[in-house]
Formats: sequence, structure tokens, C-alpha cells
Amino acid sequence: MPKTEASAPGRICMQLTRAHGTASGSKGSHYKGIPLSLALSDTGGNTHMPDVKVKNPWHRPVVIVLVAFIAVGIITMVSISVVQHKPLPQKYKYGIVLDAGSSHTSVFIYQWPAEKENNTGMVQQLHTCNVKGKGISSYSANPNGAGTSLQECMDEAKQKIPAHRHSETPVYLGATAGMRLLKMEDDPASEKVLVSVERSLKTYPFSYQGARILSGQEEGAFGWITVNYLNENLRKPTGTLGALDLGGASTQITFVPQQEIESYDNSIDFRLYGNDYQLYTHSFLCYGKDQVLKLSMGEKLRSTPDKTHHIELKDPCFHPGYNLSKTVQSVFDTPCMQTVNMQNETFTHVGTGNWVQCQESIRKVFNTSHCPYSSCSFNGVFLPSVDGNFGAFSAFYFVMDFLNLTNDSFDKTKQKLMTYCSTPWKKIVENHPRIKEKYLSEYCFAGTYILTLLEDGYKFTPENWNDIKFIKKIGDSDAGWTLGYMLNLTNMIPAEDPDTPLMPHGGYVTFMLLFSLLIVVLLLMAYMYFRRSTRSGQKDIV
Ligand SMILES: Nc1nc2c(ncn2[C@@H]2O[C@H](COP(=O)(O)OP(=O)(O)OP(=O)(O)O)[C@@H](O)[C@H]2O)c(=O)[nH]1
Ligand SMILES: [Ca+2]
Repeated sequence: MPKTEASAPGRICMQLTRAHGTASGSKGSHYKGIPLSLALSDTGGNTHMPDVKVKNPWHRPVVIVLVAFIAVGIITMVSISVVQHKPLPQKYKYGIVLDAGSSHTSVFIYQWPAEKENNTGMVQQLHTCNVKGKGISSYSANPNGAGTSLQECMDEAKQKIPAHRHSETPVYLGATAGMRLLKMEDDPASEKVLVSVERSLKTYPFSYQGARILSGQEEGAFGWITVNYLNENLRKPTGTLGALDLGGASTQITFVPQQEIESYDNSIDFRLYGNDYQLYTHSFLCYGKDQVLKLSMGEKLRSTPDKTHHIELKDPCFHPGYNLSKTVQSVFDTPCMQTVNMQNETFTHVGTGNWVQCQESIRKVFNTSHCPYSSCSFNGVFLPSVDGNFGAFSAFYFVMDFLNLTNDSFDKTKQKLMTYCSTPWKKIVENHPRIKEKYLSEYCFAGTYILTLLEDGYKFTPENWNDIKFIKKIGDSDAGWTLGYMLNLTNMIPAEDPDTPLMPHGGYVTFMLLFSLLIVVLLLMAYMYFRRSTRSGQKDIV
């Protein structure tokens, strides 16, 4: 046996083990089949050997145990941090908003990951259902019918949302211009309609949060929030998108202006994700596309010189060859204008298809005779100069999309509209056999109204015409006021920017793993380096 083997208690024994293991082919911490602890005690107490211990500080079992401990420690640390930060299985929350518009009601179901509800862009539209029939304001003579009309879509909502989430799912109903007009016309009737829809919605297992008429400012502002939330503009320093909404009975314009807002009524302040926004917004009641058609036709009927005989109303906004008998009542059944005395209950609506004359007739519904501010749109309403990009949705989109005018220059739009309006009605019907004739007949008028509203009303020019993007959806969600309304009422857009982790979960895990791996590799390299220097130290001794 070499000298070193017999004498040194701990450290020398390690060398012995290694020497023996190499010779016999055995590894590990046994000495001649005796456990290490026993071998150590066997050799203990011998002090007569020369002091070679100083040059050989590494004992293999100790280092192995140490490295193993460090490795286990690192793995445990990484595992814990990974588990700690692992996203929980996606739990979704849901919300329902009923858009009770003047022409119809739509039910929107939204969903969002429960743990990320304050992040921008997280809420998405899961489902939408169009209520059959007209808007709730059309039930003024039969209020109960308003509530009943919602049942089919609400039953669908019950199917779409998991049952265990029903009781915590908020339901909001917001009514817009149709109900605003009904309230003006017949306040008790509008109350009855609201009571009816409330009664109906309360029969569902959701968390009913109320049914109310939105103000025009709310409608405009929530539409603006929706498009900017969906575009993820709100947490970035980049500009925002203006919102243009065209309904059946009202139209809204909302944007962040460059100049001062001169009228208090048109100003709304928001603090969202730590940024302050001062919005200009205006809602023109009676300037939705259905009401403007009535205004325009009413104006034409009013200016007919002979009201005693049957009237043939020649209308340049309808196609040549269009000829339909309509009731006078269907034009004047609105609080947006005063009725006119006519001998006959019906008139014949005759299309002439002349775009220039059509635009002239539409211009008459805009009163531009007075403006108490530095600049106005029409009817004495303040309008700062339009600035930046705009998202134009609802009927702005339906109409321009049908007319294939969503991507054209201003001049091309005008030119295509001219051609379209002069196309004979017969040909239009032939080209679109599946579209309801009522809708089909109104596109020339609607397209011309949109162009006139944007150009004459809002002062868009051929130069900035293409700043207007005609949109229906952003991602999977419809552009409209409903999402913004829900985000606001559920406090899902915080005033201050919430703290976010330094890096995303995936990046964090990768970083931790790589960093741990680096530590292990460094430790191993250090171990090998010291082992080699220990060996060369031994050789020196031998
Ligand atoms: N072509 C076409 N027109 C539509 C469609 N949906 C609605 N409209 C018409 O477009 C106009 C505006 O519709 P909406 O934006 O739903 O209006 P609303 O919300 O009922 O009305 P407001 O209360 O004024 O906002 C109405 O004249 C509708 O009849 C559609 O899918 N296609
Ligand atoms: Ca609407």
C-alpha cells in the first residue's frame, strides 16, 4: 500500500479510493468493498505521514455532493419560478351588451381571460345575434313586444356562455337614437318599452345591470374607445383613431382635435392607461341615414306646389325606373320634422337617378346659415378641423362596402356614385336578386348622403379623404359603441397604466433556464480545472 493510503484520514483516503477504483474498475465511495465512512474510521488517527494534504484540497465525494446539491438547488429554483409564473389554464369571463338601435337590436357577447382583464386588446367578441324585427322603439304601441323580441337571442347567449359563469356575467342594454326620439315624442311610451326589456332580461340567469338610453356624447365616446382599444392605441404614444358612426337615426363624430374645443357640450375628458385624452364628440340626432331620407323626402313633398292632387314625387336619389306608392305618414312619422298637410294619404315615389341633383337635395338638410364658433359642421354645431385617421363604421361601412367604394379616391368615389345612381332600377334589381328591394333602392341616396356628410358636413377634402377607413370589424370584434360601454362599466380600462412584468412569461422561463445552465457549466468547468490542478499537484508530490 502506498504511504499516503495508510496515514491520512480524510483527504488521503479519497486518493486511495480513486487509485483503487481505477485498478479494480469499481467506482464510487467504497474502499475494498467497505463503505467510505468505515474506511475513513479504519484509517483514522494515523499522524506520522508527511503533510501532502495542503496540495490536494479536493475530495471527490464532497465535490460530487456539493455539485449535486447546487444542481438540485438550481433545478428546484427554476422549477418553482416556472410553476409560480406559469399562466393558469385560461379562465374566461363574459359580458353581454344589447345594442338597442333605432333600426334593430343586436346582442353582443364578449369574453376575456380572467387574469388579464386590465390589459388592452384582451376583450374579444365571442358571438353576436341580431334580434328579429325592428328596433325596440318601434314597440311603442305594444311595449311588451319589445321584451319578447329579445328572447331568442338571449336564449342563444345562455347556450354560448358556460353555465357556471352565468351568474357573474353582466348584461347591459343601451338604447340609442330611436329611443331618444321616442322619449322626445312620447316619454311614458319610452319608459314602458324600457320596463318591458328590463323585465325580459331579468328572467335570465345573468347579472342584469340595467337598461337605459345613452346620450349622444356617450354613444360617440364609447365608439371611440372601442376602436382605439381594439387597435391597441391606448397604451402607445402613437396617435388615436377618430370614430365615425352612422346609424339609422343619428350619426356621431369623435376624435382628438389639434385645436381647442370651443363648446363645452362637445368635449369629453378621459384618463386611460395613464394618458389624458380630450375628445371632441358630437351626435347629430335625426341625421342617421333613415331619418335623413325622411327629412329629404319630406322637404321634397313640402316644396311640391300642388298638394291637392295625387303627388308624383320625382326623386334624383332613386334610380330611373323606380316607381313605388308610399304613404305620406311613412315619411312624416318622426319627431325630426313637422308634418305637412296633404290631401292624399299616398304619393308615388319616382326615381330620376341624377347624382348632382341628389346631392343638391341632400345639402338642403344641412343648415349652414349660422355658426357661433370659429368653425362649424352644420346646424350651428362647433367642429374643429378633422385631424388624423378615422374609422367609419356601421352604415358608413354597410353602404360604402356594398357600393365597392371603401378604397377609392374622393374623385373616383364621386364618379362611381354618379354612374351608380343613373343605373336603371331594373338593372340594379337584376344584378342583386337576393337583396331586399327596400335596402337596394336606398344605396344611391345613402352613398350620396355619406359623401355629402363627410365633405360638406365634416369638411373632409379630396386630400384627406383616404384618412377615412371604412371598417366593420377590428380583429373579431365589431366596431361600435357596445364594447367601449362595457369596458367602461366594468372598469376594465384603468386610469393608470398597470404594472407589467419586466419580460413576458416565455422570455422569463427561457432566461432562467439559460442562466441556470450557465451556472452549472461554470461550476463543472471550475470543478474540472481544480481537479486537473490537484492531479498535477499530486504528480509533483509523487
Ligand atoms: N346594407 C345593410 N344595411 C344595414 C345592415 N345593418 C343595418 N343596416 C342599415 O343601416 C342603417 C344603420 O344601421 P345601424 O348602424 O344598425 O343603426 P342603428 O344602430 O339601428 O341606429 P342608431 O340608433 O341611429 O344608431 C339602418 O338603416 C339599417 O337598416 C346591413 O347588414 N346591411
Ligand atoms: Ca347604432
